[in-house]
Amino acid sequence: MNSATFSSTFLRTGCLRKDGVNNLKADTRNAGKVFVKCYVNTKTQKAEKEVRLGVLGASGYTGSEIVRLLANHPHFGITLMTADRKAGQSIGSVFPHLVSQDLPKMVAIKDADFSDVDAVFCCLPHGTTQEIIKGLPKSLKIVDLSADFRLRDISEYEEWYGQAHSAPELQKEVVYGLTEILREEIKGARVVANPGCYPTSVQLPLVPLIKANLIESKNIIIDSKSGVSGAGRGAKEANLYTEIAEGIYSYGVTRHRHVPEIEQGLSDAANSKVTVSFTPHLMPMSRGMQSTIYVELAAGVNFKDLNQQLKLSYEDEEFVVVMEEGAVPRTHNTRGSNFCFINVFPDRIPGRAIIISVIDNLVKGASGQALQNLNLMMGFPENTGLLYQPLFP
Ligand SMILES: NC(=O)C1=CN([C@@H]2O[C@H](COP(=O)(O)OP(=O)(O)OC[C@H]3O[C@@H](n4cnc5c(N)ncnc54)[C@H](OP(=O)(O)O)[C@@H]3O)[C@@H](O)[C@H]2O)C=CC1
Ligand SMILES: CC(=O)N[C@@H](CCC(=O)OP(=O)(O)O)C(=O)O
Repeated sequence: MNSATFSSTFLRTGCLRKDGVNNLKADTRNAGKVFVKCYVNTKTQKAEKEVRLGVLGASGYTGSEIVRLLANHPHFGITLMTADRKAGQSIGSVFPHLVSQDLPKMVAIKDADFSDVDAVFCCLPHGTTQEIIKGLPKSLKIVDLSADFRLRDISEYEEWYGQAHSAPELQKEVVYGLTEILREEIKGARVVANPGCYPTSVQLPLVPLIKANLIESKNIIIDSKSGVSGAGRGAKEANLYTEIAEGIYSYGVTRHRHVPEIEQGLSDAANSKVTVSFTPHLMPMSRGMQSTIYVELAAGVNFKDLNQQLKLSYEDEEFVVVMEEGAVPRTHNTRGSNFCFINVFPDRIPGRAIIISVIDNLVKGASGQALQNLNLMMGFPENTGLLYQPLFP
């Protein structure tokens, strides 16, 4: 067997320091932890690895992004993949860029055998997901990328998603997966609801500022922009090249279903009800997301206090980069990576500030954060398999 032996303690290679310089220093959060040795077959990511994974919805954008990221994961191997219309096909026939991976064929969920699976990434449309997850064996750890379990209040789910929730009991045991904010809770969770892409880009900058009482929790205005992959791979008229190219458009104006998710996270941070104005826009790019957030400073606070607080909150975080004064975050900074870049600017209007936050919607906004969470749930360093540098140009 073409195998190599690794000790995961030594797998941390080339993380991005806050000043943008590569470094090889050990992950201090995991210092002293002893990891078992594992065997990695360089030709396949199947059974030789310690944790056997199912990817439900592998024929979609977030599912295939998980498969791409897992190619470099030393502990996780895929033993099950599902598809709906594309059931019966190989990953390489659906996604030729993944053809070099030796993986099982995708099967329909009704034919899926979970006996060879320890954990599942659920990359299915919301609505469908709750029906499927509630029937899965209780022994499985689950990271759900859909919106089905993100809202704690079932009536809010019904209001915004237009259907009754069919697994309210399971919802009670779910932990919301905003990794940097809820790390300790995620470590002990069996089921994690991975955040939406817009809510990730908004909560990462705002939660520490609200917790530190540096901004008014009223009067928050969020203008967000997304690449088209955010809408999934399914064919839709609105996402045709002719509809998207050479223009931008706002959608979900006044009523996008990420509003309650954003407000839930910000209200938790404030310990009181926070409401926001939020408008998303679709941009003619395949991936990437920017949120430009307009806030009112609390009395006596300067925009530099915001920058300092964010630097303090994220100084030990690998994937959140608070930029130096004046540097403007761009979606190009994060493409293909798990990073979130943030910066704060003084508004021309006294007492106000502008915050810019960028992520790759498919990585930190979906599959990368999902992998970060499963790493924690399985007891591995959370950056395992995620040390991809952003792709530029
Ligand atoms: N795209 C993004 O940036 C983000 C997406 N999400 C969420 O992640 C989830 C997946 O999104 P994404 O990958 O973009 O979506 P896609 O539309 O690209 O993929 C959906 C996947 O689910 C399968 N599927 C569809 N309907 C059914 C069904 N009834 N039963 C079983 N399988 C089904 C599809 O199979 P097939 O193709 O074979 O029909 C496909 O594999 C969604 O809930 C989405 O909201 C969250 C954050 C960001
Ligand atoms: C561009 C685009 O259409 N984006 C999606 C959000 C993607 C995401 O995070 O969605 P979930 O909450 O469904 O998981 C939307 O606005 O519905």
